[in-house]
Amino acid sequence: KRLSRQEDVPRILYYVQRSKEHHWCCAEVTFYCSDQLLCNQWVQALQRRLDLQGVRPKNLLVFINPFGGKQLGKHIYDKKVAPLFQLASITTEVIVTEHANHARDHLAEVDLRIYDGIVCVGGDGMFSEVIHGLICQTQKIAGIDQNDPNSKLVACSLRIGIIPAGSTDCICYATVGVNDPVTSALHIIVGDSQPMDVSSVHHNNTFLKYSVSLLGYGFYGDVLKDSENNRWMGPSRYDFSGFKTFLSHQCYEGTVLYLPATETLGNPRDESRCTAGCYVCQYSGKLLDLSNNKQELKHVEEDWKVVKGKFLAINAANMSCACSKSPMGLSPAAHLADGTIDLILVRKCSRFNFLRHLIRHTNKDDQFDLAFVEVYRVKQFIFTPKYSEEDNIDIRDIGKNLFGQFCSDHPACGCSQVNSNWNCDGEIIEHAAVEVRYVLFCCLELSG
Ligand SMILES: CCCCCCCCCCCCC/C=C/[C@@H](O)[C@H](COP(=O)(O)O)NC(=O)CCCCC
Ligand SMILES: Nc1ncnc2c1ncn2[C@@H]1O[C@H](COP(=O)(O)OP(=O)(O)O)[C@@H](O)[C@H]1O
Ligand SMILES: [Ca+2]
Repeated sequence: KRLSRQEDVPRILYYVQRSKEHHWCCAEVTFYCSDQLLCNQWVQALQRRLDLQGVRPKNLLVFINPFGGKQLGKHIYDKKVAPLFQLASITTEVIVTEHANHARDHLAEVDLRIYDGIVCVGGDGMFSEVIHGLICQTQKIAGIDQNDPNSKLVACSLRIGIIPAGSTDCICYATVGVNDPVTSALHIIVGDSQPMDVSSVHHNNTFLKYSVSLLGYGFYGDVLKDSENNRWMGPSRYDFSGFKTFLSHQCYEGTVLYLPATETLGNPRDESRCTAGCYVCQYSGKLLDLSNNKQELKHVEEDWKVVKGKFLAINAANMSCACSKSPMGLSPAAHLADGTIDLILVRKCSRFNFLRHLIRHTNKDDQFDLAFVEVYRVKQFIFTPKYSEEDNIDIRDIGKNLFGQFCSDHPACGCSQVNSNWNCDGEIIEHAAVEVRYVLFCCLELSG
C-alpha cells in the first residue's frame, strides 16, 4: 500500500474484522498501483485463493419473512445483507414470503441441487419453516417414514443461514453469540458452519414437528398461545403475554418419562459453555456416529426414569436458548450438537418462587439451584398429561383465576384449560401428549 497518485488505479480489498463482543464488520483497505498488469495479477491471485476455499457459498436461496419481528426483514436484507453478498460475488434467488409455510412448501418440492445453501431472514419460527422443508424433502427422497418415531433420518446436505429479523432470534443468538444481521451475513460469506441438534416430536405415532431450540409446555406454551393474538405488538407481545401468563400461574399435571443421556460428556449444571469447535460436541458426535454404524443401542425398561406431578413449566432445550432477554439462556450449559436435550422441570411453587426462577434467567445466578426445579440431560422423553385431550375439553378449572388461559370456545365463561400446549421453536403444537427424541444433527448452519 502506498500513497495515492493521480494516475494510480485504486483497488479496494474488503475483509472481515472482529469488533465488540461477537460482532463482525466489513472493513476495507485501498491499494494504489500504477502498474496495471501487476495490479491485475494481484487481483487474480487473491481470487484464486478465495476460489480454493470450497466452503464459501456461490449461489444461495433466500427467504424473507416481511412480517417477522418488527417487520423489518426486507429492509434489513436490502440495506445490510444484499450489498455484502454482492461484494462477495454471491448470486441469490430471493423469495419474499407471501404467507405462513410459503418457504416450507417451496423447499419441500424445489430442486435444491443448484444451491450452496439457504438463507432465512426472520426469527426462530421462520428458521423452523426452513428446516421442516429441507428435512422433509431429504426424507422423502430417501424414502424415510417420518411418522415412525424409530426411523433413522438422513442428514440434510444443505446448510441454512439465519439473518436475524425476528422477535426472539434465539437460534441466531445461541449460534453466533449476537443477533446482528451484518455479523450473520459475514459468517455466511466466509462459509462458517455449525452442526445443530434436531429433535422430533410425535403424537400417537404421528409426526408433528421438528424442534431446534425450545420445546416448552406450560409457561412458554401459554405465553406463545396468548401472544399469537397480539402479533401486531411485534416482539413486545412476548412481554405482555409473559406478564399475563405469569399472573395466571397455571400449573399442569402429568407424567414425564425420560431416557438419560449417559454416554455423552457434560452435564446441564456444568460451568463450561458450548462454543465454536466445542470438545463435548466433537466427542459426542463421534460417539453418535459409532452407535449409528453399530447396532442400534437397545434401551431396557430400567433405563427410563419417571417424574410425576404438577408442573408450571416443562422445557426441553436442544441448545442454550440464549437471547436478549436471557443472555445465558434457558439452559446455559446445553450443547448445540451433542445429540442431547436438556429437560427442565419446574414444579408447582409459589408465584414468588417462580419469579425468582425467571429472574435468574436474566442474571448470572443459577436458575436450577432451587428446590422446585429439576434438570436432566436426556436423549428422549415422553410427556403424558393427566387428562386426556377429550378430558381437556370436558373438564375445566372453572373460574379458578382471572388471568388463566381462557378456553377459546367460551371466552366469557371464565374457565381455564387443564392442559397446556407446546411451544415448538415459536410454533404452537396443540397436542399435550408428545414423544420427543434427538433425531439427527443436520442443517449445518451457515452462520455458525
Ligand atoms: C422478570 C423477568 C423474567 C424474564 C424471564 C425471561 C426468560 C426468557 C427465556 C427465553 C427463552 C426463549 C427461548 C426461545 C424461544 C423461541 O423459539 C420462541 C420463538 O421465537 P421467534 O420466532 O423469534 O419469535 N420465542 C418464544 O417463545 C418467546 C418466549 C418469551 C418468554 C417471555
Ligand atoms: N408472509 C408471511 N405472512 C404471514 N406469516 C408468515 C409469512 N412468512 C412467514 N410467516 C410465518 O410467521 C411466523 C413467525 O415468523 P418469524 O420470522 O419467526 O417472526 P417472529 O420472530 O416475530 O415470530 C412463522 O411461523 C412463519 O411461518
Ligand atoms: Ca444439544
